[in-house]
Amino acid sequence: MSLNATVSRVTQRIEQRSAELRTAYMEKMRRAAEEGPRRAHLTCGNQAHAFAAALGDQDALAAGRSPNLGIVTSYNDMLSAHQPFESYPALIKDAARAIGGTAQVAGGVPAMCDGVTQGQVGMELSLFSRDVIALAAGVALSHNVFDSAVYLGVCDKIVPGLVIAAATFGYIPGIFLPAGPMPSGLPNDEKAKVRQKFATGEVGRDALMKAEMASYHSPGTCTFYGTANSNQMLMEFMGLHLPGASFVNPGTPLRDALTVAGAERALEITALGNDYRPVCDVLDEKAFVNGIVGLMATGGSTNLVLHLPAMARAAGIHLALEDFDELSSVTPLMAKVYPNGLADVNHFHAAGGLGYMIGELLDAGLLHPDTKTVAGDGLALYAQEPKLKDGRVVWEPGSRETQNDRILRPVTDPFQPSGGLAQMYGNLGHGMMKVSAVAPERHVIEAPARVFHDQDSVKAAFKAGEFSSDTVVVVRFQGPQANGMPELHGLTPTLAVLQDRGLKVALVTDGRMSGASGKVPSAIHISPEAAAGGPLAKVRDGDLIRVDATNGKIECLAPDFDDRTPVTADLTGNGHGVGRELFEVFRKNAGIAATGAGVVV
Ligand SMILES: O=C(O)C(=O)C[C@H](O)[C@H](O)COP(=O)(O)O
Ligand code: SF4
Repeated sequence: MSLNATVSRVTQRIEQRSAELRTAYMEKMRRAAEEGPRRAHLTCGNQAHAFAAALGDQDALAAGRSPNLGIVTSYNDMLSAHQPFESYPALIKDAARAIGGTAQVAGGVPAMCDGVTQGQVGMELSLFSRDVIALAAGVALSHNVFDSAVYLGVCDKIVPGLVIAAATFGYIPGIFLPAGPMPSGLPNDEKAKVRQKFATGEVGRDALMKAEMASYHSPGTCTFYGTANSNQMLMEFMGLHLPGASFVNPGTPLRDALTVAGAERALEITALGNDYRPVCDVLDEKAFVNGIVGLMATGGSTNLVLHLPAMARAAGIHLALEDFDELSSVTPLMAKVYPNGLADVNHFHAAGGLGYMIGELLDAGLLHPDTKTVAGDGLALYAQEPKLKDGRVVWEPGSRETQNDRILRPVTDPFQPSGGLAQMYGNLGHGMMKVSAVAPERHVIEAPARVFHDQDSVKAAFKAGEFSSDTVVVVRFQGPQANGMPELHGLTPTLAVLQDRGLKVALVTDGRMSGASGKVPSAIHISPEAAAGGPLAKVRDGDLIRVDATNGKIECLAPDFDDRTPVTADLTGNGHGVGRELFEVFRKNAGIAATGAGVVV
């Protein structure tokens, strides 16, 4: 099937829009690559410092003839998804030595667990942590002794931050190594029901704690299709993982074999070999378009609409929201994974997973087939799946039939004809909604506004029984400049209870939601934000608000709305506590949500 006309047109528009930035970026990468192997430019003293602790590898490193692999790791015990990385460096070093190379941990990057900080003050550092991760990875790679790198990261801001760094150091090859999802526990929808019962007082904290720990119960990525697992999808559609690496559970022989294979492949594709694959060649316009198609086809996280523009700019590419809109309009929703459905990513993987989807979308002409990936040339490689043979990974053709059509469907018979994310525009600015997780009859909500300046006030109003009729809950001053644009996912149980009571409810905010948020229609990322004088700051209690994801509109219907003066809020309280003091420079310099709310890119 020839390439879809819209996919082709959007790609050409991105290439034209990015021509100047991309040309300058690629020239920088070419010059850096021309300088040759990194270590050759360091003094003996520099090198001796770099190799001093590398007992057993010092001679090989000093000889400079074999490739040296930099490991950038986001290991910590806070994220269940990153805890498995504790054992990776030793595995990678042994794999490197076994093929005549070397590997060193270049440095670590911070990783915030949005589940630990959800609803807490710490969440106000979350989005900015993406850029901190890019900076920290830059510090690691600036030692300049590496011929390629492996990036150990999975979760929400970590993969985007690492991709920003990998693109900045795009003259060296890079492979992303995942940890894989934890085995399935208490189903996500059952956990959500217990939360709603806790919100109404039907169950106590002990029952809630039991449900939460039955859902999040061991090392590995949480099993809902949120931002972390959307990142994994992205790494396959964009060719930065090995094929089928995303959803193999941690602590299994295949998982370890994939880590070894990733290290070996990273050492094969350096400039010292004959298959040089620098990140700058992998992360081109076609790769980003393929990533956006994957986001829409899987009903992925709204957070990637923030992260992808920032990641792309680091690679010299300008993405615009219209690109997301138009690719969504031609991309069928093929997967139903929580919060879009009842299945989790383990079930999705068993039903055929990403390999099945990539094969289907390639055959339908909805993906660029001719991309350069870390595994080789052509995205068709990612329609394969990894198998374990004699302790090594071999790739075999993936399933070309869905194994469960309640989870995964063919392009010809999708769950929805278009993608999972809808953009909205109007006198309230620009926003978006994850329509794949919201019942179609709730894609258009018109109701009077109740205006709040923080999520706890919404919960207090709920507890006081103040919500007794259809309501659009406006939570403003939650944008990047106000308080770092936290996720307001903690409101989901409260608003879901109101919805289940039969009320028409919607959330409108300049903040974010989690990729795990669903069910309640939420118009998020409203830009420009209230703290920058954006139109949300003009909304008053009682104003009629229309949220229309079907026609892409977000409006306040108050007749005098345009003539109003935006209100301001005292945001000084956001400047201290739980490290917020350190992030004033981020709040002052953050870009707008529509371009990724970046600080470093
Ligand atoms: O996918 C994302 O964007 C997320 O941020 C997921 C968060 O980690 C949630 O907070 C975890 O889900 P809950 O246990 O419902 O809080
Ligand atoms: S998926 Fe979210 S909650 Fe789970 S480990 Fe990652 S950041 Fe934490």
